[in-house]
Amino acid sequence: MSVSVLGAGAFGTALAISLAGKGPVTLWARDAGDMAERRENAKRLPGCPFPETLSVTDDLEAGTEAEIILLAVPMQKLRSVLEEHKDALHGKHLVACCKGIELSSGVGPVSVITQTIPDATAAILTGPSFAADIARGLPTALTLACADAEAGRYLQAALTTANLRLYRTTDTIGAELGGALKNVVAIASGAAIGAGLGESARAALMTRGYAEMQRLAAHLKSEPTTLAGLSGFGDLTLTCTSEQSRNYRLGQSLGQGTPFDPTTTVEGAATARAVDALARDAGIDMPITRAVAGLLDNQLDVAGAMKSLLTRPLKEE
Ligand SMILES: NC(=O)C1=CN([C@@H]2O[C@H](COP(=O)(O)OP(=O)(O)OC[C@H]3O[C@@H](n4cnc5c(N)ncnc54)[C@H](O)[C@@H]3O)[C@@H](O)[C@H]2O)C=CC1
Ligand SMILES: O=C(CO)COP(=O)(O)O
Repeated sequence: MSVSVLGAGAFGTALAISLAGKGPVTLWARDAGDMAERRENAKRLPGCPFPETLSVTDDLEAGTEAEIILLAVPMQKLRSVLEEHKDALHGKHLVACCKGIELSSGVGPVSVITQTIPDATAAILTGPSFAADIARGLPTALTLACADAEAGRYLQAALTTANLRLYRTTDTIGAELGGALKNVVAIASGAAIGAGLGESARAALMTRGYAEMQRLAAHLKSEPTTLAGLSGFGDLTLTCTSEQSRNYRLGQSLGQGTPFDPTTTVEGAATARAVDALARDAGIDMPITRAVAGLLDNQLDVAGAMKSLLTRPLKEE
């Protein structure tokens, strides 16, 4: 079994470092030169040296020779990357490592893979993990979701490392939704803390955010247990409570009214807009997602967003 990682951001680099502990791994990057020379991704993951078994390349042929290819590019770039490199990716095991819902289509990464490369085996690796933790070999547990149960077992064994323990499921929709939606709730949580609304408000947002996640997951017929696992509840907990999260930090800066670097990868921003549109179309009540989309589009400030949530008709839990 051979593995390569396509996309050398923080997460792709961290996964490549972790997997290189088991055997040779190729990391494909558009700008491999500096990393190959320094043996470190100084821009995205500084302080994490590459093991000898990790090779970095910008040669697409070398980067796509492997049987298993991890796709670690941002969600909104996934379709164009797959379209561009379609010929090299046919028939492979393609594992999405991104979190989000595509703005243009309203679907998640596994569907984007199956739509663009139908003869590939599509899977997703998702759950609570910061790239730096994985790269440093700290203990981490993630969900590997693949609709093909046999392929899922194969990928689970291939991608588990000494410190990275994978659980598997065939519920790709549930796994995609957990990873995508928790980022939206993390923006809301960061905004509440940033605006000084307190930790009780954050707990309320996390819990009611989770209720929204469950409603959409039920509508899309995913298994309720998936959302209760690492890819849903697990990642929601991590992302809503840590300043290591970029989604949480974007929320904080919205709450504080301070600037935020627009070049940062913050998956929850596009996902909030995509899911708000999806929920409106499907008639699903997702008020926190709507409030986050309103905040991001400057239609609401944090006080207005909170008011929109608190003044809704009282209901059963
Ligand atoms: N950083 C983290 O701790 C974690 C990130 N993720 C997910 O991983 C995904 C990627 O995030 P990060 O690696 O953190 O982002 P990042 O901002 O560190 O890196 C994104 C990378 O994608 C590359 N890229 C963008 N467009 C490309 C294209 N057309 N062709 C080739 N490469 C392209 C960029 O050059 C950059 O290296 C996101 O969906 C994120 O939610 C998941 C778990 C943890
Ligand atoms: O997905 C993550 C943790 O599981 C990383 O979170 P951010 O993308 O918000 O940094």
